[in-house]
Amino acid sequence: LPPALLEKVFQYIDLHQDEFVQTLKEWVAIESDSVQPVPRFRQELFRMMAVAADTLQRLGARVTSVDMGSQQLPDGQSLPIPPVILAELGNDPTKGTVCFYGHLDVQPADQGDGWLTDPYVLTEVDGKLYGRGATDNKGPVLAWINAVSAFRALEQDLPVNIKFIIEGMEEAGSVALEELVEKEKNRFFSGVDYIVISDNLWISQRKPAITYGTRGNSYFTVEVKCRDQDFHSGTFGGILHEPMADLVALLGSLVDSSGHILVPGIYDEVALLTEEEINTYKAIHLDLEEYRNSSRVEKFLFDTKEEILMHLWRYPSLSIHGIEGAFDEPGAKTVIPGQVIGKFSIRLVPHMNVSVVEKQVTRHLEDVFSKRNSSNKMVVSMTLGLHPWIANINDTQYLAAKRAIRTVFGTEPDMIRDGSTIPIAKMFQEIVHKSLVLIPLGAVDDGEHSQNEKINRWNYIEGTKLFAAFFLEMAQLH
Ligand SMILES: NCCCC(=O)N[C@@H](Cc1c[nH]cn1)C(=O)O
Ligand SMILES: [Zn+2]
Ligand SMILES: [Zn+2]
Repeated sequence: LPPALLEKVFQYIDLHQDEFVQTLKEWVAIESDSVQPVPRFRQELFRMMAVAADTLQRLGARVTSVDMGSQQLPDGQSLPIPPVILAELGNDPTKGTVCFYGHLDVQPADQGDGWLTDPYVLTEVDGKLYGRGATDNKGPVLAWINAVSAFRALEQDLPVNIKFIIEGMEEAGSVALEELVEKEKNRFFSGVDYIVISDNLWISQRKPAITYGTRGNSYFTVEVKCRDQDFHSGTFGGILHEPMADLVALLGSLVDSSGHILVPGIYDEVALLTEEEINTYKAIHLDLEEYRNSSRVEKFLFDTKEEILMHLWRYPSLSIHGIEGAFDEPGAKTVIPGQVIGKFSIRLVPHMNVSVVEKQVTRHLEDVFSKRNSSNKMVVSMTLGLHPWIANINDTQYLAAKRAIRTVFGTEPDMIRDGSTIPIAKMFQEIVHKSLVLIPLGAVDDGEHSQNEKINRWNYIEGTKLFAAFFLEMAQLH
């Protein structure tokens, strides 16, 4: 490494940190909510993408804003999809090319829901920068841009060619992104050597991490219908096969009280556990008591760190999310819902297969339902099938990320997986066939999707340095 150059870059980042925070403040102020399908937020999303495109252009990047067409909503309306930004900085054939994926849309946020500050006004309290999107994902996207801008401002050649793919619909399921990745496979992505995503968190407040796997997700609805109108339970209670009773039995048949999934065959393809793998969980520092207390949970299903990590990362889990059509208001309404839809999902792990899981779940629910001799109609649908992703941690960029973390934080990273799903990870692996690494910047308590989301100033600024050091390491190792 050229330590003198890195030293200069780090100094630049320290000196300009207030400007970096100010830009984050300007980006957080844009209410780029992709989840609520209303014209006002769509306009904000378009504004967000235009601001980002302009920032990248001013850095000297060649920027294309790809028109993504429109989104059909269930009520028949349609809304425009914000453009995806494809940007390129440098195309020196002697250098490696690293592509960064990020998103600039955010989850909904309303101050009335328990935010202590206005979610769209980045507010610093004790080194914590509170605001919607601060950690998910505007802060990390800006950290990458800040790192590039430091090299630019110091008139230093970028150590690697850089590409960006930045979208505005991630929180709504990355609408139409897969088609774009497929279309650009032999164009934009053809010169890419490595892909980096920074859209998850460490499992600690202070210790950095590298993520090498995520779970997938199969999302199901199970509809039970008697008729398309509710009943009075005094007039019909006692003579009906009640849809809600059927549905509760169906949902109750899915998982036992120890978290074991009861769908026959579901564990058949789960990767076998080796001693070597157990050791990777042992190496991770996780204070279970602190984790439990900060989660405000009385007791988890498992008592050891290793079991907890394995059940979050390398075993499937089944969660029941809700029931459409159920009476869920305060008060004592004496209703029998005529039609209900249960929603649940299974987090998938290597080597489970989405279509096999779909068949197993459907067969199981049909079995349970037929034993009830109900006259109602049941329809099972898998509405989302997202594959799990796992990487080879011996790839060059894992080594580069580890070395960069040592330089900036003076420690070894936790090598972690993520229990949630980053759909684009598997898409990149399957479609683009390039090595992908997840380098999270945010701390475990950042509260993505939650009230009072934040990124620590320290994580944001040291994260910017981490990306700068990563560019140099990649240049050396490529
Ligand atoms: N830490 C990154 C989390 C990203 C995230 O929340 N992803 C969603 C994606 C998804 C899965 N099923 C439906 N959407 C998640 O719930 O894992
Ligand atoms: Zn995100
Ligand atoms: Zn998110």
